[in-house]
Amino acid sequence: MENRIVVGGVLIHHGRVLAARRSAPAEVAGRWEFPGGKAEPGETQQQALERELFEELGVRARAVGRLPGEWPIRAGLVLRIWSAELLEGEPEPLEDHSEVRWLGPDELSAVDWLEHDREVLPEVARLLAAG
Ligand SMILES: Nc1nc2c([nH]c(=O)n2[C@H]2C[C@H](O)[C@@H](COP(=O)(O)OP(=O)(O)OP(=O)(O)O)O2)c(=O)[nH]1
Repeated sequence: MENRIVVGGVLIHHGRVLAARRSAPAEVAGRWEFPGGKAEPGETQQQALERELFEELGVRARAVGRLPGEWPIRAGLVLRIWSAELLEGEPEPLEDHSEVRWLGPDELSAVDWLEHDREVLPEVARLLAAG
């Protein structure tokens, strides 16, 4: 069976990146991630990310480009990370998260990231530095 893809979004706005604190399931609750979710059959990764960011945070965003890397989450599920830009709205933890925070370049290590997400931080720092 083909792997199902989870798309996480490095949402950047005014030089900061959005971190979201998961509220469920129990094994990851309280940890911070790049918000996103599973791509539905027939959906591109960009469409999946834009849909998930609207459902979970209430914002309109545009997926910009995929970051290098791919991380197995569990059998049949792999995580890919995309950068995204905020088009409209202020992110709120509507679904799946208990809190959201904008982090500047000096704050990237200030939250307890999920392991895979932590590996992406050097690339996120480069994106923030590049403006
Ligand atoms: N969204 C997201 N999930 C991540 C990240 N890093 C990471 O290990 N995960 C894991 C946590 C979850 O087990 C899984 C993603 O599931 P999800 O709950 O976000 O997906 P979803 O919104 O489509 O969920 P559902 O509709 O199936 O309930 O991937 C990340 O940066 N973003």
